[in-house]
Amino acid sequence: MIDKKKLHSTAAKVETAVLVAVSTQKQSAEKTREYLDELAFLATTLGVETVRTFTQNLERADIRTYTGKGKLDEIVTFVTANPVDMIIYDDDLTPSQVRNLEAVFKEIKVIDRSLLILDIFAMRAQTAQAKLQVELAQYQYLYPRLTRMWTHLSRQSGIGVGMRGPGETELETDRRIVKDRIAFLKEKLDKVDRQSMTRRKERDRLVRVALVGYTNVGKSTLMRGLSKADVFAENKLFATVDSTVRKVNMENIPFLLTDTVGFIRKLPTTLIESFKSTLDEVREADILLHVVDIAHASFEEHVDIVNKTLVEIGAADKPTILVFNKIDLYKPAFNNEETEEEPAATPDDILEQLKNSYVADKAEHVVFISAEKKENMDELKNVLFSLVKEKHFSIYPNWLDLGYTAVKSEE
Ligand SMILES: Nc1nc2c(ncn2[C@@H]2O[C@H](COP(=O)(O)OP(=O)(O)OP(=O)(O)O)[C@@H](O)[C@H]2O)c(=O)[nH]1
Ligand SMILES: [Mg+2]
Repeated sequence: MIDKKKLHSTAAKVETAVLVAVSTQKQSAEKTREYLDELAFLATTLGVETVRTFTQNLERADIRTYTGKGKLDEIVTFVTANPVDMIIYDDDLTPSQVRNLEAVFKEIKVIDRSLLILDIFAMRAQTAQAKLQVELAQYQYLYPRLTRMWTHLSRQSGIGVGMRGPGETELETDRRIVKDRIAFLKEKLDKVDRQSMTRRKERDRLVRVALVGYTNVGKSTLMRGLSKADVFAENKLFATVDSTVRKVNMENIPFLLTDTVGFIRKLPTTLIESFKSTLDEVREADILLHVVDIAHASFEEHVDIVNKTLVEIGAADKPTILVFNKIDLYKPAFNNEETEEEPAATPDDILEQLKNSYVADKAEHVVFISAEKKENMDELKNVLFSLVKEKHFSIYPNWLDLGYTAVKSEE
């Protein structure tokens, strides 16, 4: 049982959390640790400090309380002695798990992965369209979970994680009103979507290149490097939630470059659905720049997740340049350095192997760069430009006849 007297006001102080995950037959303990690091990073993005993590090995997550009873007691003991603002679970909880855990944790917020991501999107959304999309996703998430969780959140004062988004008055309402709100938002979004579709159609038919990739890999940094656009880049997850489109000229051939929202493991499906129109920029692109953070321990898994998400949104099978970024931070693992043995491979060998590995299967070209340190940008530009040019001339076979770049060599 939690002693409520020990819970004090959280206003104007950093919120704190404990994180909880289970390792299962499908998810190794090592993976779980990595996922918890990512979850802590997501929490940091919202200004929430992680004070402790709990993990448990189970065949599968417990259907009633996610962890088993013993681990749950352990968490309760901890949060009784060290009050925190919230417990964050690294998976999505079912409505009944939420109910059960709330009964145990009382005033401490019970947050799952989707709710955390939705909150970050709510914080980041800038345009009217992105705001509508996030709100719709929040209501769709909320609908099957209209439980005490929400009424008890709405009783707490101030803004905090799990509080942004649907306002307090809506939280007091019933399912019917939420349903009406969903219908209303869908209609409004439809209208905005139609406008942006018209806008896209009215744009010149230029070649379109979209930056895609896992969150925080350096898409916005690369966008800046390629287009001089002033886009926001930050070492936080989901720095970009809206799409930014810029017209870029390379050797007098113009094309459109789009920076868009990053992908993540278990991106809430309601978010993918609501962001369909933002992701149209990706779906309608002619060429993809798939950016990968090569210095991240799980970069191979990130590539898989991005490829799967591309299939899901109907944007797979486009000419793709796989851009391994942050090469300045990359330190390939070598054989034991203390032995006299020759290293099995040099860094160049390792990159060459990577080029030929399954990770690069879907890509036509592979380049290694540092967007931040501007390393090897020329190679990327050359590869990109050759693809852009090819596509451009397939749209405008007579481009040179129009007198744009025609430089005739002397006879
Ligand atoms: N060392 C190093 N850091 C980089 C490089 N490219 C980007 N970064 C850093 O990585 C962080 C994330 O960069 P962003 O450009 O915001 O990444 P993003 O893919 O747009 O991220 P989201 O919008 O959150 O999906 C920032 O702190 C950048 O400064 C690089 O080549 N080397
Ligand atoms: Mg970005």
